[in-house]
This record gives sequence, C-alpha cells and structure tokens, in this order.
Amino acid sequence: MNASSTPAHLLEGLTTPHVADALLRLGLPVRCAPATVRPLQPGTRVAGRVRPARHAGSVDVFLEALEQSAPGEVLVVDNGGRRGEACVGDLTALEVQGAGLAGMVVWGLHRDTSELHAIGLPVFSEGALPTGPLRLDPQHPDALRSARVGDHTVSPDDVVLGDDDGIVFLPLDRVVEVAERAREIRDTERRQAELVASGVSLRHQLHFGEYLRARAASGTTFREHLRSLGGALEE
Ligand SMILES: O=C([O-])CC(=O)C(=O)O
Ligand SMILES: [Mg+2]
Repeated sequence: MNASSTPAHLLEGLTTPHVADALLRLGLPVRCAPATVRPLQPGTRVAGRVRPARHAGSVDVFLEALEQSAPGEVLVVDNGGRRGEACVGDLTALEVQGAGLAGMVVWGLHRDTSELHAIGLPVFSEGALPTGPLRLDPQHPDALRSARVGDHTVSPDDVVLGDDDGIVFLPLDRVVEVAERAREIRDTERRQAELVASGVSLRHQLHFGEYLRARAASGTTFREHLRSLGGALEE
C-alpha cells in the first residue's frame, strides 16, 4: 500500500458521521464503538488499519501485537469494557508511538493520563482509573487476531476512524468506495449549511411543504422524501 492509498490518506477530511452515513447508504453495517469510548484530548483524530489485541491482565499482548504491526495501524485494545482496571498507560503509548502506529482505541480504561497528554499519541478510551490489572487470565486464542469493541468484533480486515464523535469501523476492502460516498455526503451537507447561512432555510431546500403534503396523502416518510431529492441530512 503506497502512502497515497493508505486508509488514513483516503479518509482525510472526512468525519465519523460522514463515514457512518456512507456505510448506511452502501448497505454496509454501521459499526460504532460504544459512545463511552472518547478521545482523551478533544479534537483528536485517528485513522488506520486495525491492529487488534485482547488484554487478559498483562501488557505483553500489546508488545506481541506490535511485533506483528505495521506503521500507520491503530492498536485496538479489547479489555471487555472492564471498569475495575486500567489496561494501557504511558509505557504502552510510548511503545505504540515508537512502532509508528497512529494511535490507540481502548474498549476499557487507561491510566497515566498526564503522561499520555504529554506523549500526544491519539488515545481513545472509556476513562481513567489509577489501578492496573490485578489479575492474570489465560490469553484468548484470538487475542492477536481480533478484538471486540462493544457489540462488534474487528480485525486487520477493518479500518478504524475516530474523532470527537467517537469511533466507527469500516471494511478495509471497501475504504475507497466508502470514502468516495462519504465525500459526496460531506459536500452536499456543506452546500446545504452554506445555503442556510445565506438565508435559504433547510425546509425550503428540502421542499418540506411538499413532504408534508405527500405524508398526508400517501404516508411518505421523510427518508423516502429525502431519497427522492437525492438529499443528505439523516443518512
Ligand atoms: O500497567 C499497565 O497496565 C499499563 C500501564 O500502566 C502502562 O502502559 O504504562
Ligand atoms: Mg504506566
């Protein structure tokens, strides 16, 4: 994969809502991390191929994942959303950064918050807790092959995009198509926003009066109406 075709490059200028809407339009599953997975630092963005690791009480699984990783990937840590322990901190972040990865997304908690701010690696997690793990469980057989994030299981066949709205996953082999569709949606929405700012209401742009009449006459839904206009907004 050359630099101009990396997932991060293809997704440049797109937000997670643009990508989520593109996935929906293309009939692909819209897989988001739970809304509790937030960027440590507001304004953080991360994009890259998923490098999964399932944590079982020790950071060695992260070191092992990095042995198999490539620069530009994003370490996706599955700690089962555990609330009783942090599983990544400054040392893990430094190692991830040193391996050239683009960031870390954690379904679970982190610690060493002030050091993480200083390191500056993009980190998304569900919050902080002082204690690391007090357990050591057997490693899951798929510990380096896939990671669960909320309801979804992701692997190196997936790409992750994160920003202030959270995290969305998309299939690696569809990134070009998803990005293209997301760009169309973004451009349509930007034009609509500019028009609103210049005094043309969204209701006027979306022929809202016609929709209300069609709904009364034949039960047309707003989504059907938008589709008939080729509009954006909801998807
Ligand atoms: O010990 C841990 O669980 C993780 C940690 O603090 C670090 O990576 O610095
Ligand atoms: Mg630490």
